[in-house]
Amino acid sequence: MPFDSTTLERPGEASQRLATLSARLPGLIFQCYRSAEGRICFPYIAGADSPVLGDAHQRLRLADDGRHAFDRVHPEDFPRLMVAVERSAKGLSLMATQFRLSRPEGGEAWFGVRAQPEPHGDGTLWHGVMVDISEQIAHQAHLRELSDTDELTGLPNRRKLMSCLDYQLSLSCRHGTPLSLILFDLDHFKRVNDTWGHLKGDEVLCRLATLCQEELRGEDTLARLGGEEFAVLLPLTPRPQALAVAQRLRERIAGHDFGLFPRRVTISLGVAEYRIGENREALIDRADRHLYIAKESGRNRAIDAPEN
Ligand SMILES: Nc1nc2c(ncn2[C@@H]2O[C@H](COP(=O)(O)OP(=O)(O)OP(=O)(O)O)[C@@H](O)[C@H]2O)c(=O)[nH]1
Repeated sequence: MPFDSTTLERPGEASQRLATLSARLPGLIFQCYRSAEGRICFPYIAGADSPVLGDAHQRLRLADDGRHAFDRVHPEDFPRLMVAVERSAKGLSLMATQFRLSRPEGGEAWFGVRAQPEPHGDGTLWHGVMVDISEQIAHQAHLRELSDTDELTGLPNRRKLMSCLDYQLSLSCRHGTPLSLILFDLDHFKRVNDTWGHLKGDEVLCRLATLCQEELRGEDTLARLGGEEFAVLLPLTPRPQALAVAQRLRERIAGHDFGLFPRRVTISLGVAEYRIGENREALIDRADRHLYIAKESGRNRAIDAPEN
């Protein structure tokens, strides 16, 4: 039967309809008041998300004193929420933010809130909506993970390495702590593909990734830059230690049987330590030059300076 839109206009029904709607809303609608002295209360809250709302008693309490509502906000998100509230009150601009909230029955969920402020008495009154956005947040995290990961090996890709590098460079600059980068490349990998086929080549790349990972610490980042090129970012590691790690990686690969008898798989490595103040490209360029020297001087070696 088609929906009869005239029922929307029947007098007397509007408030009943609104009550039904707000009670079944898959989220919350609310009014939040903050006085000039910072006292917060929720004069009106409605919606179907009862675990977040709490029981009738808790709602009444929020109508009087809204501070309890903030007790369950995740500590990492609390400052961001407070900044959004402050900014919205100051500029009378739409508040739009997201935060995690622990549920009374356990577990936590992400919520998105949008609320329009208006001056009210000596304070601010917001009219807002709040919905559970946990699914969207999980989906976004999954997409981010995909865009940061090399499909073949499952390692972080070039994009991810660059963002780790930027972060570690800023830490190194601020605290004066050492940071090293190793770039490495398989030797004569084209011959592996040409002799055993591309699939076997792929298998070698994956095995190599696992072997290298086993030699590194949890805080090191091993990434595939593309093709047969890899990188390792080593926080808190000066050049001599980074060179020792590079030698260990080299030995591990050269000593492993990849099933390509009589050919052995080897890698050449270039090592560079970050010099405070230089940019990312200068560090990569130095490691790359050392890798080039390692290739030119016979392969299956690690080089950390132009002269050796
Ligand atoms: N199997 C496989 N091969 C790849 C992949 N990416 C790049 N390659 C191959 O890696 C080889 C790289 O060849 P080159 O750049 O000539 O280097 P190389 O043969 O390793 O020689 P050197 O680096 O000079 O020691 C090419 O044959 C590429 O096709 C991949 O994802 N899988």
